[in-house]
Amino acid sequence: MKTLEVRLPGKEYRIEIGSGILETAGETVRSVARGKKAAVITDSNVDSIYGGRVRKSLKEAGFDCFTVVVSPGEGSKSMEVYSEVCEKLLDGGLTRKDIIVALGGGVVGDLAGFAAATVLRGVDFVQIPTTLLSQVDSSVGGKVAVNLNAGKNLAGAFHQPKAVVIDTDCLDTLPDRVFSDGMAEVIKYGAIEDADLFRRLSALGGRTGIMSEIEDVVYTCVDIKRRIVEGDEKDEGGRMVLNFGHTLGHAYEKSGGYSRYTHGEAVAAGMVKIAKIGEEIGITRKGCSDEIRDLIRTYGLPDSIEIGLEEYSQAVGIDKKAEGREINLIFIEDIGKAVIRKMDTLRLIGLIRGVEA
Ligand SMILES: NC(=O)c1ccc[n+]([C@@H]2O[C@H](COP(=O)([O-])OP(=O)(O)OC[C@H]3O[C@@H](n4cnc5c(N)ncnc54)[C@H](O)[C@@H]3O)[C@@H](O)[C@H]2O)c1
Ligand SMILES: O=C(O)C(=O)C[C@@H](O)[C@H](O)[C@H](O)COP(=O)(O)O
Ligand SMILES: [Zn+2]
Repeated sequence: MKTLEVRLPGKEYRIEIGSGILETAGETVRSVARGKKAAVITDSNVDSIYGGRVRKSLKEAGFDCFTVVVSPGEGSKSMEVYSEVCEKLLDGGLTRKDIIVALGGGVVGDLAGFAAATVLRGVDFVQIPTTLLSQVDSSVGGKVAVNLNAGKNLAGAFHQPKAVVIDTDCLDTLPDRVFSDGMAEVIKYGAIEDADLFRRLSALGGRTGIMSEIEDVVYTCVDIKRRIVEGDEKDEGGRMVLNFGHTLGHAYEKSGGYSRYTHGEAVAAGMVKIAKIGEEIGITRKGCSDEIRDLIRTYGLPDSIEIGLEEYSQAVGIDKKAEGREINLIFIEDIGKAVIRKMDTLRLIGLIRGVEA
């Protein structure tokens, strides 16, 4: 097992990465819990495969536990489901000293984390991520949220978990499409921060290759995120680089009603487009967008998604990185080197039109 420590003053936590560590998750939760009760929040797919194992481990560690199950999919990241989850947590007798366990992918982690941040004005939670995307990205860093009609992740909080338990064996049961989603964020880390990782992903060539080095790939990504989050927990500066491809990606997700394209697919197409724009205006080395596109294709992700300029405009307007008429955009200068640049939103829309022409 590999471990990492997120050092945020007063909110430090440990991340465990290993094979088969779901079996001892209860002990890890016990080591950070203050109360006797644990509420597991999960979705029905994950519950049927891993729920029993996690509950057994929690019970062996002395917890009195109950489970709140939501429907799988992005639709559960909504105010309606959030409200139902909070009611069920209270029906189950959750008190402020108890702990929530988020067992599932990024949807469950974001939803359960937002419930943890707000129910009873905040209770502790532990992340047990079961998708590649949630293992390399969403379980770490404390961004928790649900979507609003206006856009993606627009009601949320920063609420750090007390621990993260990453059992890479969970990846064996992922459908290919869900595995690919996670690869979009893995490729993002290479593109923004780690050219060696980017080249390694290219050499590994697909799911089988990645799985042969999975502990190390997950560790590398989580370590990058840990470092960035430690430098800027609340997304006021350096953390924004983790949003590479996301401004346009969130527009694609919204335009598809949060069901046509997954987060990973939308981010993949968003990274290619913003890299092309970067090349157009001389920020990004020519050729980077082709390199990202090739890697994205290798991992079965779409390299472009077509939507209207009006849809881009709406999404850009409500982006959390916007400041008045300007938006902070994440570009890369080269593979492995991200930069943040302010741009007038109208100019961005003009550039999107330009690269599409
Ligand atoms: N908070 C953050 O920092 C952050 C970072 C990146 C993405 N996200 C969010 O994460 C969400 C996407 O997460 P995701 O890609 O994990 O999708 P997801 O949570 O919807 O999971 C995808 C599917 O895989 C199933 N599943 C989960 N684990 C499984 C397993 N081990 N075996 C078989 N099936 C399994 C789920 O039931 C679901 O049907 C988006 O809402 C995105 O906005 C958040
Ligand atoms: O942790 C971060 O910071 C990220 O930006 C990670 C992203 O991969 C993730 O999709 C995040 O939820 C996006 O956040 P948002 O602030 O753009 O909603
Ligand atoms: Zn993301």
